[in-house]
Amino acid sequence: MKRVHVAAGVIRGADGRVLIAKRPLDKHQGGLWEFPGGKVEDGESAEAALERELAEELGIAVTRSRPLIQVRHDYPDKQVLLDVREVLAFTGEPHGAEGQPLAWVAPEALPDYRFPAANRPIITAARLPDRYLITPDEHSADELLRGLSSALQQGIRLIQLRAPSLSDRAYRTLAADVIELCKGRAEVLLKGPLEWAADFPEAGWHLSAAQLRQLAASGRPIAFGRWLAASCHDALEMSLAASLEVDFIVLSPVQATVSHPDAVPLGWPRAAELLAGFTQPVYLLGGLGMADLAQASDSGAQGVAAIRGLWPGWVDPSGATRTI
Ligand SMILES: Nc1nc2c([nH]c(=O)n2[C@H]2C[C@H](O)[C@@H](COP(=O)(O)OP(=O)(O)OP(=O)(O)O)O2)c(=O)[nH]1
Ligand SMILES: [Mg+2]
Repeated sequence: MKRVHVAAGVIRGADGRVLIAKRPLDKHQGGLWEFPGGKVEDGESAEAALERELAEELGIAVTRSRPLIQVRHDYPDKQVLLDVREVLAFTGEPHGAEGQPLAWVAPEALPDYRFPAANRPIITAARLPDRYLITPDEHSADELLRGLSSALQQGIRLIQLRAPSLSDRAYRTLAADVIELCKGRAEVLLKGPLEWAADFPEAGWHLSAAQLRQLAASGRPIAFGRWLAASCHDALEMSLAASLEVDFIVLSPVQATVSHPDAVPLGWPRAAELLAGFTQPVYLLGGLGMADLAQASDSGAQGVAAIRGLWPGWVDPSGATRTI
């Protein structure tokens, strides 16, 4: 069976809501909601196909889009490669040009709609931002909370609280303060034994590669019900993350980094190669910052994860002050 190449768009309105459409009953996966799009024609790029399909199906002209995620999925009757782009700007007023119902949906409400099975990672990608801030470990609790406040003001919406130098007790106290600060403004993922998760019902969890290996030994997906992420460094760890069905991963190190001077960098080409075979969203980490967002996206990643590179007030070694 030949894999059908499909271009689909996560179309964001000015208020952040996402446009979805209902597939006609008589089509493949009929009656389910979809991200608008359609088949890529021979010799056509995914970008051009998306522009053509969205003009046909919705009557809009896409003016700015970026690659978001690629998903290969095997249905019993059809194999698809969904080439999904995030549509950041368009002209025209979307309407169901083929009579299909449309809905503008807040990203966090997307899981309430019935989509084809291939869409799970796309929905996760649509809900996640392009930046994942990992907290620096060298600050006092007060400094850390002040820095996080600035980060929130600058639009950071996803945060991993990493503080390996703290005692368990100090980490847990700090975690409660960080969760309080970020309430309604950003998602917080904690690190540490998964048993702690019960004490922090509002937090997601970020598994270390060592935890990933331990949990994968049980051989079944973890049903967590909140964000579950994992750190990966190679193809094996990525396959463990896939088998546990974590929501997203962080792949590192892409470049040499101050925090892990001994680690051998993957480099961009190898990172892109690892991403190509992986279905869930991936943040790239290791010596990266805001300036690397476009390359991360072009390499197939959700975006960039960083400690220094996303911390407010950090100055790029090249001399350029970072702006969000
Ligand atoms: N557009 C779109 N297709 C999806 C999604 N999820 C998913 O599994 N698919 C599958 C269903 C179909 O098998 C295929 C898309 O084909 P399509 O029927 O939209 O193609 P098309 O617009 O070119 O329409 P046509 O050739 O049937 O006229 O991809 C999604 O979110 N959006
Ligand atoms: Mg279509």
